[in-house]
Amino acid sequence: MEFTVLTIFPEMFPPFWENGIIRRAIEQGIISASAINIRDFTTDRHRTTDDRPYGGGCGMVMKPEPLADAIRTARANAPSSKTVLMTPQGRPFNQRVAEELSLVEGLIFVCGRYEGVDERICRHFIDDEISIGDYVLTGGELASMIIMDAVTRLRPGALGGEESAARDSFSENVLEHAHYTRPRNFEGDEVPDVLLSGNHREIEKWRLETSLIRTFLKRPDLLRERPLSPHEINILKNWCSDIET
Ligand SMILES: CC(C)(C)c1cccc(C(=O)NCC2(NC(=O)c3cccc4nocc34)CCCCC2)c1
Repeated sequence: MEFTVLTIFPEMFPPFWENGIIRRAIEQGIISASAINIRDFTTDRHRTTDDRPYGGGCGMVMKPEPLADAIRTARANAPSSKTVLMTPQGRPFNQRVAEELSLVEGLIFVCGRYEGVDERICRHFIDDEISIGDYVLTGGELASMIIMDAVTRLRPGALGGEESAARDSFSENVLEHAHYTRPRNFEGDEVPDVLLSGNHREIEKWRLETSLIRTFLKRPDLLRERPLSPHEINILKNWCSDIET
C-alpha cells in the first residue's frame, strides 16, 4: 500500500510517519509513504499556489495548474492509486470506508488549504471525496493522517500478534469494555473482582456485557450498524430489566 500526500506543508508528515504502528508498518514494508510539496509544481518566481477567487469575495483558492501537475506526477509514481480529495463535501469517513480503502493498491491524498481547491480539480482529477467530520479545519492534512492511520492498521501484518488478536468485526463495531492495569487499588478505586478471578469465561462475559451496555448507553447508533445476536440482545434486556427493578 503506497500513500502519497499532496500538500503545501510536507513537513507535517515525517513526525506522523516516524512513530508507533505506522513507523513499524513502513519499516516492515507493509506501507510506504511520501509527501509531495505542491509548491514544487509552481512555475512563477514566488512559487504561488493560490490566487484570488473568480466572483470576488474574501479568501484565496488553490490554483488548478500546480495541483494538476502534482497529481499527474503522483499518479506516474504510483499508477494504481486512488486520488482522494480531503474535503468537508466528502462522504463521511468511518470504519467501513477505512476497510474499503485498505483494499486499494495506493492512495493519493489531496489536502486543501485556503478556501479550497479549484473546482476543475474536483471535476477532473479526483476519484473520491472524503470528510472526517463536521467541523471547520484549516487544512486537509490532519484528515489525511487520520485516514492513513485507520487504513494502515487494517493492512495484513500491520498489527502485531497481540493487537491483531484483539481485532475482529465485533470489536470494531462496539465501544470497548473498561481497561485496568496495576495497581489494584488506585487512590481508593479498586479493579472489579471478576478481572482478578482468573475465571476466563466470567471475564469474557463481563467484557462482552460492559462493551454492549456502554455502546447501548453512549453510542446506540453504532448498534444499528451491525445486527445484535439473540445472545447479545438478551444481555441488554437483562441489564434493562435489572435497572427497572
Ligand atoms: C460544514 C463544515 C464541515 C463545518 C464546513 C463548512 C464549510 C467549510 C468547512 C471547512 O472546514 N473548510 C476548510 C477546509 N476544511 C477541510 O478540509 C475539512 C473540514 C472538515 C472535515 C474534513 N475532512 O477532510 C477535509 C476536511 C480546509 C481548508 C481548505 C478548504 C476546506 C467546514
